[in-house]
Amino acid sequence: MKNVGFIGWRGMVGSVLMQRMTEERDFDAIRPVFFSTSQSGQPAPTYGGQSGVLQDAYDLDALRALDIVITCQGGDYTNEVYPKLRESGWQGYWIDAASSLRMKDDAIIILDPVNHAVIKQGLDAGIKTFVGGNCTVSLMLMSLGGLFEQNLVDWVSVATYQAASGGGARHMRELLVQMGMLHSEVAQELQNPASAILDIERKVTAKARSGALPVDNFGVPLAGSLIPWIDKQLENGQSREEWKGQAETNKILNTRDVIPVDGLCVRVGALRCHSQAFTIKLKKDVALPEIEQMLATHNDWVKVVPNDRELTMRELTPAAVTGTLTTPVGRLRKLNMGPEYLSAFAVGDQLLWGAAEPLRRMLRILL
Ligand SMILES: NC(=O)C1=CN([C@@H]2O[C@H](COP(=O)(O)OP(=O)(O)OC[C@H]3O[C@@H](n4cnc5c(N)ncnc54)[C@H](OP(=O)(O)O)[C@@H]3O)[C@@H](O)[C@H]2O)C=CC1
Ligand SMILES: N[C@@H](CC(=O)OP(=O)(O)O)C(=O)O
Repeated sequence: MKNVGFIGWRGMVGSVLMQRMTEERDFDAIRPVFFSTSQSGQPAPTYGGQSGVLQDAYDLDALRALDIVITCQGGDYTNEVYPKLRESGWQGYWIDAASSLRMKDDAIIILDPVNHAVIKQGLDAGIKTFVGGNCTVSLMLMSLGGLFEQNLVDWVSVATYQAASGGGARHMRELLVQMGMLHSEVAQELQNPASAILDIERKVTAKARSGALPVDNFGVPLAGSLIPWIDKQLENGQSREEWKGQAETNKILNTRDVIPVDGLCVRVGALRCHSQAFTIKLKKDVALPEIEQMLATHNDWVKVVPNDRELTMRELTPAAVTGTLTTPVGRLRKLNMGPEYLSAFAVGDQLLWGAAEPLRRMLRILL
């Protein structure tokens, strides 16, 4: 059995990974070793029936004893430890949720339902570093994979509606506290059906602008609002999240000619599901039923939601999809711009396919 080290297992992404590995009985197939950057020496978790204490995540000797490292600890940890570990001659497999190593030539971005062949080729070529993709990119490819597989995509324009969880656990808490404070401000008036809605709205808006809401993580109120910027600002006017769209999509698919992907990434008050609205320019006019068929048969998790009001409202929302591995795509129709222009709307849990699931599946590939 392989010795597999887990770093970041108690964080938000790590907890989802632990939950999925337990459900799939992945621990039965490995010898897990748990690490921490802050709690070494304390009792380790009992996943896989292990006992013992947490190892120090900065202890290179302990890491060098592993066949495989899986880290959900974040980019700072990767930047500090990975180069030293490799320089020390360690030849094990490194599986990472952070973005730091994604675009390195000797790393592969993992999303095996979409790029199993690329992963396989990489393994055969001796690649030892495998990195989970950006959540919006992975979720787009899980939903639209059928079109890319058939080489039908000329370009994609996207507008995202990204959940608070993408920022991390503290962002989710901040959003919920903001929501609660706004509600408390008008709770009395809401009890009274006769109170004027515009008075209620004015009080809520005044509260949001008062500076009283906690904004340490988002910088501005998100509850009752949105933020049309995610991640750093780049010289060309894109946000870094927007830049990842094209860069990572093409790396995942290992395209010969770059498929342009660009758009606007927006933070909204959803908890852990990212949604995306796409305008897709197809390389040729393909009938809608054929498109639906290609999408639906691409992988076991995508689900085509017919372009019907009731079904869309029931099945194509963050509230419906959260906590599931399904990556539904709907609102499929040809746009007024012409028969080669397709609209689509996709929703996916950004902690599952957007973060943890590709990592545990990569581990399975290595076992
Ligand atoms: N959030 C997301 O949507 C995505 C995140 N990622 C990547 O994963 C990394 C980790 O993200 P995320 O899981 O959200 O980060 P968290 O902040 O939830 O966890 C990161 C680490 O913080 C430490 N920690 C300190 N206090 C606590 C506490 N009270 N509860 C749990 N952990 C605590 C733990 O490390 P220790 O035990 O060593 O103290 C933990 O592993 C990100 O930096 C990013 O690189 C990738 C894709 C999506
Ligand atoms: N940036 C994403 C989360 C994510 O997956 O980021 P990264 O590409 O650093 O893994 C968000 O905020 O919604």
